Amino acid sequence: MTNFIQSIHAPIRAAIIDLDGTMLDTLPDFHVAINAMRGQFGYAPIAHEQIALMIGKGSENLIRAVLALEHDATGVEQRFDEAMALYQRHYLAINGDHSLLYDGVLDGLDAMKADGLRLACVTNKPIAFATPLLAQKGLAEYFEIVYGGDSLPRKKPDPMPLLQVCADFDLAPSQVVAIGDSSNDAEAARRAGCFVLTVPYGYNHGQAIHETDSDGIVTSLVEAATLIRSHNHNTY
Ligand SMILES: O=C(O)COP(=O)(O)O
Ligand SMILES: [Mg+2]
Repeated sequence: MTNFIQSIHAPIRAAIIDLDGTMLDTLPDFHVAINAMRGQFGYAPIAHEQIALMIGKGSENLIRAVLALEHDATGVEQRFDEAMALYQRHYLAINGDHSLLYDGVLDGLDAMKADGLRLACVTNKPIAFATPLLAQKGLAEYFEIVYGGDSLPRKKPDPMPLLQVCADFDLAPSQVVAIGDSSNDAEAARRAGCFVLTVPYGYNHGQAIHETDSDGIVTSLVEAATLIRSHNHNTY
């Protein structure tokens, strides 16, 4: 964290912010939709804690992980299309109903905006889920760009969506910070050459966030905004 503040790099001009586990606690929505899908297959419901371990690498990965609780690899592939279609229908029917903003999200975004940062949201959530969810939660207006997990050929932890945002904003990756809750976000940022800050309250595949390589752990987006401001005061 000290390095981040004292870095002599160029100022940060933009932040790329993750959605699930960083701005919104969407686990309850995943829980309802996954268990509705499982019910239609005649499988017993699974717990929040189990689903939390499977979130972060997009819907395809989630559905395969859920099916793998009952099936081998061949069985998973046989049921994948039907399970995905059911899951998407159930998720869209309740999208956002059970999800809550984390503390400090709106204040943090306001502070970043006030400091002149350009903002993008990069999520592995399908864009058809992400767009209405951001609107419903009053987040859409903050972001000039939103990329979902299916917006580009590759998703996080591939650096492609982050590099695309840098290109869209005409900024070097070293002028951009990614903020996320998982090793997925950190790896994408590292590979892109962006700074990365992590939050400890989301879903990190069951791993402590301290085990993830980042430029700092922030307890909220307000703290992220403060840290970015400090970094920019120490750069030239
Ligand atoms: O849908 C997911 O798998 C997680 O999405 P995220 O990239 O917003 O954390
Ligand atoms: Mg996330």
